[in-house]
Amino acid sequence: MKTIHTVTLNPAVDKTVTVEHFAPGELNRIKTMRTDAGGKGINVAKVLHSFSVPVIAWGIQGGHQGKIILDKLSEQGIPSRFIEAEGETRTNLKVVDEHTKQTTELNEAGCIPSQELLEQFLACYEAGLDDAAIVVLGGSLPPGTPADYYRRLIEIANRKGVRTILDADGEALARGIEAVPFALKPNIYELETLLGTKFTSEEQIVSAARGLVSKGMSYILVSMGGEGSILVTKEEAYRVRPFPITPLSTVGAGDSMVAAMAYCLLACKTTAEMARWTSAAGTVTASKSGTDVCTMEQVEESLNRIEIEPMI
Ligand SMILES: Nc1ncnc2c1ncn2[C@@H]1O[C@H](COP(=O)(O)OP(=O)(O)O)[C@@H](O)[C@H]1O
Ligand SMILES: O=P(O)(O)OC[C@H]1O[C@](O)(COP(=O)(O)O)[C@@H](O)[C@@H]1O
Repeated sequence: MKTIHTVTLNPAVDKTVTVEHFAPGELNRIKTMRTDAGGKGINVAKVLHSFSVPVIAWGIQGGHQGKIILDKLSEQGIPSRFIEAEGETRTNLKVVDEHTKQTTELNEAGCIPSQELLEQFLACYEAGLDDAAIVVLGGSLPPGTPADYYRRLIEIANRKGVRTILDADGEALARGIEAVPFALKPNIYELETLLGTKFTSEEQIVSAARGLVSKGMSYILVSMGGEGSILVTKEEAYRVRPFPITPLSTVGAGDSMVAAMAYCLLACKTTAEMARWTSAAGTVTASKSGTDVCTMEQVEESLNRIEIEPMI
C-alpha cells in the first residue's frame, strides 16, 4: 500500500487541563492535566496509524519539547522525518471546562526556523516523496516562514503526481490554494476569512466551495463544529449531521476528519462514504479526552449514525 505523508511545520506539545468552571480573569484550579504530541499533521498521522495505513510524519522540531514529540511518535510506532531547528517547539494549552464541555485553546506562535533550515526541509521533502500517495499539510506556519511555503510544498507534490490535502488558515491558506491542492478542509470561519464574507445560509457555503472547485480543487470539506459539515465536489454536495455526543476535548477533531478524508481517497471510497467517514471520525475524536483520537473500529461502528443529505 502506498504511504500517506503528513507535514507539521509548527508542531506543539498539547497540554490539556481540565477545570470545573473556566473563569477568565479569575483563579482557575486545574483538576487533571495531560500532554500529547500535537499539531495538525501529527494528529492526522496518529489517526492513520491507528487505521493501519502506512504513514510518515514530517516536520520541524526543536529543543526539549521537540524531543518529547519525537519520543511520543516513536513510542506510538509512527515513522517520522523531523528536521531539528534551534529554539524550542511550542506548548499549546487547551483548557477544558468540565461544566460547559467547552475547550479554550491558547496556542503559542512557535519557534522560528532559519531560512536555511526551511530550504533544507524543502529539499528533503522533495527527495523523500517517492512512495507518497497523498500528502497532508496542516496547521499554522512557524513565525518567519514565508506565507507561500505551503504553495511551494503543494507545487512539489503536484509535479510528482502526489495528491495533497491542505488544512491551514489565514495567509498560509490563501497562498497555499494558489498551487491548487487536491482537497481542502477549512472550518467555516477559515472559509469565511479566506473569502472575506459571512455566510447566512448553507447554500452560500456550497456555492463558495464550488467557487474553489472551479479553480481545480476536487474536494472541499467545510467543518462546522457540533453542527457537522458540508462536503462539496464538482458533481456532488452533502450536508452531514453528526450524532449527539458529550464533547470531552474537541482538539484533534478537525484533524481526524482530514485523516479520514485521506483514508477515503486512498481506499477509493465514494463521496457519500467520505461524507460519513469524515464526520464519524471527527465526532468520535471530539468525544475523547486530550488528543486521543478515533480508532477505525469506533468510526465504522458510528457510520450509520451519521445523517447525510444531498444538496444541489
Ligand atoms: N461539540 C461537538 N459535538 C459534536 N461533534 C463535534 C463537536 N465539535 C466538533 N465535532 C466534530 O468534529 C468535527 C470537526 O470540528 P471543527 O470544530 O469544525 O473542526 P476544527 O477543529 O478543524 O475547527 C465536526 O464536523 C464534528 O463532526
Ligand atoms: O498550528 P495551529 O493552527 O496553531 O494549530 C495547532 C493545534 O491544532 C491541533 O492540531 C488540533 O487541531 P484541530 O482541533 O483542528 O483538529 C492541536 O493538536 C494543535 O495544538
